[in-house]
Amino acid sequence: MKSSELFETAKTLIPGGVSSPVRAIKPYPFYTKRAEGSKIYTEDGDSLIDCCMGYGPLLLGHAHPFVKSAIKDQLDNGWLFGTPAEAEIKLAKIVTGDHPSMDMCRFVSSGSEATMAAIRLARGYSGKKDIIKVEGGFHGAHDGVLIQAGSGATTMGVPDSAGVIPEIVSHTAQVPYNDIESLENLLAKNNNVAAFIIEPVMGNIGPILPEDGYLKEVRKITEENDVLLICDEVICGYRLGIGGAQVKYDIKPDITTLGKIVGGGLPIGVFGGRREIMEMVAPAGPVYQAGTFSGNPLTLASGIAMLNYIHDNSRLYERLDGYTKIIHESLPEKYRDSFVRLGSIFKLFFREKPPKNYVQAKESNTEKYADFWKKMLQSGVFLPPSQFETNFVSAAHTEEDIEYISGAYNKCL
Ligand SMILES: Cc1ncc(COP(=O)(O)O)c(C=O)c1O
Ligand SMILES: NCC(=O)CCC(=O)O
Repeated sequence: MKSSELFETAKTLIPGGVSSPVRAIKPYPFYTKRAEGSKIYTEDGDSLIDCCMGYGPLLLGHAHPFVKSAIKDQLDNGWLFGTPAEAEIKLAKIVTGDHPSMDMCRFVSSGSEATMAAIRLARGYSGKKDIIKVEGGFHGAHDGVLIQAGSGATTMGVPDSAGVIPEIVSHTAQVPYNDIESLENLLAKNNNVAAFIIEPVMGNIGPILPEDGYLKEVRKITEENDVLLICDEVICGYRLGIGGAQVKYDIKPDITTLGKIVGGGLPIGVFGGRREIMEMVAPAGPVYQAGTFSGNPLTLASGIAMLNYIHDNSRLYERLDGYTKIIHESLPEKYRDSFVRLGSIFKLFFREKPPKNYVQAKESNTEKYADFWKKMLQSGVFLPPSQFETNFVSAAHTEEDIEYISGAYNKCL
């Protein structure tokens, strides 16, 4: 069946016809039949070079043979035990080994679950009630962080969701990204702050990079004010390199959240940190956290394969950085200044300069982006449909793909 027909039926069964709002492309989304390497093959018979990559997890591309083989091997041994399995120790060893700030970690099934648990843990550990987040930061779709939230919430115009009780978000304060003074001022007025949660490199209002020294200042100020620092590295983790943003920018958060790449493409979330904090988590301590599918064997197998592959082929990060450099340098000159890239992440903003924060990101011309996005799709390149989502390249992209993507940017701009 064609995508348009599938969507007509989907709308009668699933709200908005989609399982996540970011997929709601107008007039209808294309339906994917199969995906392999850098390509998506649609129900309409099209083949597309994918720069969305499952919104980030697919660092090695779709259906990577090494990860696939690990998943297949696990399938033969069962895919849900409801008991501990050795694989979770193996994955925990890799993840904690790669992040000097993490002595221990716990596996959950999504990034949302990870940040929800991390915030509860920060409150349980500190005995304080409030949290601070960054305007436009997206930490998943749970109540305490759905305030000026990025990603689909901003794209759809619902950054403050209906159904979230005001009393809950009254405990969530906000500061602009790249603005130390606002953070200092807020902390000077409030000594009931349990944690500051931040995407070290903003990824859900398009990529926005930290200004020089910003993250180190954030670490210093939070420490001085006895506020836990939660680095939400759901996108950055293993995307910016092994150890994510915290290793790249040399900061040591108290708690880290991970997801996406760590599961090799299967559902995962991770939260971890210093031993004394993590030992507050049930059953070791009084902060309750649980999940039927947490640490499920299929995800563990896929995650271990993914991370082992990355360790054995860590030069892939240089190759991917080279890819986004090629795309950047091949742009028509007038667009080069508003193109942001860091390693394998990139985005062209439809404004004069790269934004520094949420207010500036929202000044981008989203109508122009939508028009450009459509032309790119017609040219055979699938970018995330929103100005406010990050584009990704993967290790499965070939030099020919990158040449093609660069050509398409030039043609469509
Ligand atoms: C920084 C960040 N945190 C948390 C999440 C939530 O992760 P998930 O979609 O796996 O629940 C996302 C992405 O969706 C994210 O980008
Ligand atoms: N950057 C936002 C996401 O990755 C979330 C995807 C989704 O909500 O489907």
